Amino acid sequence: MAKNPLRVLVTGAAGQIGYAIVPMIARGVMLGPDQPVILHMLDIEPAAEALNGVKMELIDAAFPLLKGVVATTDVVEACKEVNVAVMVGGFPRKEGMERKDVMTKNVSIYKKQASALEQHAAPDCKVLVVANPANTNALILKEFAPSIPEKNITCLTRLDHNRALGQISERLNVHVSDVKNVIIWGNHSSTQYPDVNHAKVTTSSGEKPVRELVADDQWLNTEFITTVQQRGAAIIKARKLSSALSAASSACDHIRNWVLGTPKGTWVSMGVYSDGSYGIERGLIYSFPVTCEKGEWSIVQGLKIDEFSRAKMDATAKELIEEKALAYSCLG
Ligand SMILES: NC(=O)C1=CN([C@@H]2O[C@H](COP(=O)(O)OP(=O)(O)OC[C@H]3O[C@@H](n4cnc5c(N)ncnc54)[C@H](O)[C@@H]3O)[C@@H](O)[C@H]2O)C=CC1
Ligand SMILES: O=C([O-])CC(=O)C(=O)O
Repeated sequence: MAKNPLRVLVTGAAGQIGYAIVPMIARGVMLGPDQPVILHMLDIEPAAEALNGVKMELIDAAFPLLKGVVATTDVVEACKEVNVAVMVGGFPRKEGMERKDVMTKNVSIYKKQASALEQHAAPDCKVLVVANPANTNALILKEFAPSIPEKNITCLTRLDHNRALGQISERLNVHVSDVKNVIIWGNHSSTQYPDVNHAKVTTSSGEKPVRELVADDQWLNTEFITTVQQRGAAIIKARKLSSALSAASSACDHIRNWVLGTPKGTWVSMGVYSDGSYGIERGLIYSFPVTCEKGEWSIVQGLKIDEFSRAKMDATAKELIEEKALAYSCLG
């Protein structure tokens, strides 16, 4: 029997990531090839005409799974009964800026949109915050939408996770789908810690640790980490615009794994509400390794953390604590 359509909200839908992600959602990349969708697209008044242009293109593309399109500048109409909310709306950073430099503009958006989601979205709506500073925007959204379960509010660090897989695959000259279980700890910022200590590569003679195959701890502990941490900035420098194709694709990966599950033996990185696991202060939105089953994520427990990792995990937690204070000072 055909499934009922799910309503997917994309805020900032007239922007770059919006333009890349809506066709992916309409093609089933986010929720599966048998899941019909109704797209809700929100943007602000100055972008209303462009948003309508995106709606026209969605109609013209005649996607079989797309059962309806709502294109609006009204946040209440946009949030109505949505099952999934991908929060992209906001301002991207430019060359030379850190992601927290867009804090003032963006956190106030997330405070406002929190109540619209709380009041109008489906009760079990899954929320993914993409706009920067992603962890702190998600935290503000969570704190100003207290009735949305904390398990339902996440932020995107899957792009960093995928970047780390990509770097290992390039280095070892293996296919990216044969690399798994890297971890992004912490903030989606230049303090994030991409950790390969538990990562594996599938080879013709079984799974092998990434550290053993790379056999260059110096590279793994320095250049690999900074390349992943700085990849967003490198894309901005090259494109003069921030990552959009890869951000859209990773956002689809995040929601697909959350809703449909992670493959057995594989984890992914998600920015989630910390329950104190690995000694990370409760109540931060922090990126952890997670597995997903039946629409719920769980933090992977029991991984051995060495001194090098501990220091890096704590440094990125410290930045999140500072960002939280800064966000509240911006909100006044
Ligand atoms: N977490 C991650 O991995 C990544 C996050 N980002 C972030 O995603 C965000 C969007 O990036 P782009 O699409 O490149 O930017 P963009 O500027 O092309 O699009 C953003 C859209 O948001 C709209 N917008 C602004 N205020 C809004 C509001 N109150 N409600 C609804 N829409 C609103 C703008 O009109 C614009 O159309 C930025 O904050 C960027 O830094 C970008 C790449 C990766
Ligand atoms: O770097 C930026 O500002 C955009 C972003 O978050 C990323 O590409 O990771």
